[in-house]
Amino acid sequence: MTYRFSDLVTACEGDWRTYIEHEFVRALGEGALEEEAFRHYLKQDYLFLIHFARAYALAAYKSRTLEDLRQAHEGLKAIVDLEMGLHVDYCREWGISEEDLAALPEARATMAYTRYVLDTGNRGDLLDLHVALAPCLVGYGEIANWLNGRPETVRGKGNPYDAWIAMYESDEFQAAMRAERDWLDARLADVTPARFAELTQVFRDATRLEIDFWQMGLDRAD
Ligand SMILES: Cc1ncc(CO)c(N)n1
Repeated sequence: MTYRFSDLVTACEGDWRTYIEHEFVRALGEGALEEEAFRHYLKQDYLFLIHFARAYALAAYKSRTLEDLRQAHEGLKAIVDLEMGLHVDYCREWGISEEDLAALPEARATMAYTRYVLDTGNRGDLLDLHVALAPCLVGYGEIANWLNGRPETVRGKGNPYDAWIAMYESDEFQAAMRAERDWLDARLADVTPARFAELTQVFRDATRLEIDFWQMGLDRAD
């Protein structure tokens, strides 16, 4: 038996679909999401991205080979150069200044998810860490594609969140997503069933924390 990334998704199908097709995502795609919910999400995502960049740096630190180091670097670049740059501009358009961002209190859902990933990476090995990171990079790429395949999704000027979808459907982000999936496919191919069960638990927990992150936005929870 050899495993692939898609086996993790199949093993967690219910949680994965709840994450990808969350009410927050649907409303965003339809342009119907409440602006305050989006603003809350956007601010917390800034804090999230800072910790996720640290997690990719941890992946770099834990790498034994140049190939693994390159993959960690790809993830770090996708966050720091691509997402973060756009994020700060995007926040400004939504009336959130860099001073606001610097002074933000961290919501519990943000703390829970980011610290879970960092702890999983510290406790485990490089594969544990990449599996904990996968719902983020792979999930958001899939969300953009799912939204684009949905007739209810509104694109262009009719949707105030169009730029958000554009970010995650972009060639750069989609390429980073595919590289992460390929890396995981290669590493999962020779794990034992017992190890796969451990990794499934990590993937499921990270996916559940992504669900909570959307819900935190909808509820404006702190
Ligand atoms: C919560 C969350 N998950 C995934 C991504 C994609 O990097 C993001 N920006 N925020």
